[in-house]
Amino acid sequence: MTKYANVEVWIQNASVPGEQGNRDILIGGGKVLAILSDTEKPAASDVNGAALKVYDAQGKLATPGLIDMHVHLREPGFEHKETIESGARSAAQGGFTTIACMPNTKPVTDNPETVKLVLDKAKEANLVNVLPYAAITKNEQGQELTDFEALKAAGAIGFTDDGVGVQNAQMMKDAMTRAAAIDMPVIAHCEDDSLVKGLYVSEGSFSKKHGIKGIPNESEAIHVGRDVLLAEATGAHYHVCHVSTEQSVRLIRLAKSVGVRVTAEICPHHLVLSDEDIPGMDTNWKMNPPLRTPRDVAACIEALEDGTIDIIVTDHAPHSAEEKAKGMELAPFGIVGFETAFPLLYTEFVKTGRWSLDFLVRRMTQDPARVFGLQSGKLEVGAVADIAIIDLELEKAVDPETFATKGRNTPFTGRKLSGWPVMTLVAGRAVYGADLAQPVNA
Ligand SMILES: NC(=O)N[C@@H](CC(=O)O)C(=O)O
Ligand SMILES: [Zn+2]
Ligand SMILES: [Zn+2]
Repeated sequence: MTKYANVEVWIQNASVPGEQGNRDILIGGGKVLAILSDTEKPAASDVNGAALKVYDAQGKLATPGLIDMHVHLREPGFEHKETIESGARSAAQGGFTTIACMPNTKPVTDNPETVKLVLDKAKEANLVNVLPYAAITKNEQGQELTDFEALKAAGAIGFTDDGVGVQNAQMMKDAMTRAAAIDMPVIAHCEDDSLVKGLYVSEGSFSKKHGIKGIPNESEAIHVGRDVLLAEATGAHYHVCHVSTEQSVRLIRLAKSVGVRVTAEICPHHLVLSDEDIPGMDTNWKMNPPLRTPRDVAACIEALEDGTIDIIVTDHAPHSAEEKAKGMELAPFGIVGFETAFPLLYTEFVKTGRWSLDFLVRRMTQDPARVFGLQSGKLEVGAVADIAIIDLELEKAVDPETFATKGRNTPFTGRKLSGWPVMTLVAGRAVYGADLAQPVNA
């Protein structure tokens, strides 16, 4: 029997997506040292380590740590909504090990100092990997490009004005040209301001029923159409934020078919909910983009399945209870997402038999890593031990009071879901569910 030395964590009897039987996972020095099948299972005396901890997963799922490339951590400036520490804790509780945070903070992350501040706070929190985006334009005002080179040097991983669309086509073209020159992606919140002024739900049965004007689908798709043409012209890697309409899907599919460097993301809520589910004037159902029609939802699901949409992101967007209490018209857009994302999609798409578990996991790990050129997203020998352990059998109702995020703004309260993360490891260290791993008294 092989001897394993310097092991720090021994996860026993975990199932892994796409494989039969259980595996033991040995972790040391922050990396995966071995993944052993039932027939290769080591004896206790074969595994050594000064601080060895053991966790018997009893058949629970071990996946590569989930990756979320679109989140709002609110720091600096809006610490009452979330801090980098509370957001990172919430991410860990949701099974995420790497998250990419949006620059719509105060100040906006449009300068190297703020990029550095985000990285420093993330290091201090010492929970999950935090990758900062920087703004495309100064203060996200769409008027003047930021210093892309300096922002990249400071550690930004891409450029986006998320929260608002870049309204001017020449500005977007200049941004893509400059981003392409330094091999950085442009990530776009697609929204034409002239079509959405003051509106807060989509054009559909809800808006009709309540006699209000709704946000039309083309407000999103017009930007997608414009931007795929600009990506073709500039050669930039263009990534579409939170796709929500049939029309956007059609344009992305066409652009991909002719070789444009475009990738796209979708949020769990746009896969699971439509405007017909909105119970009434409840601001926990107000988010941007708004919930669209069932026809859009169906088109988006198909697009994720056929690869037109590459990845799943949460767009975790915490707001305070006071802000969300301002009523449908005045409350800010956004819902929290870290802690419900996996259970929601597992329950709605895997348990129902529509997707394989492997497919869901890929769209939340390997695919985001591929799209953004990250090293993580794989569970294999030699890889960094970013791992989520998920209890697929555990069923419970969503209770915002159990959330680690400061946000309570979710439309999923009370919904019965299965597939809850129970332990999350970042570079082999448990950042959630640490108490489950027991020290071995040699
Ligand atoms: N998605 C939202 O509804 N809100 C986001 C902004 C955004 O992602 O566009 C926020 O910052 O609150
Ligand atoms: Zn956005
Ligand atoms: Zn966002």
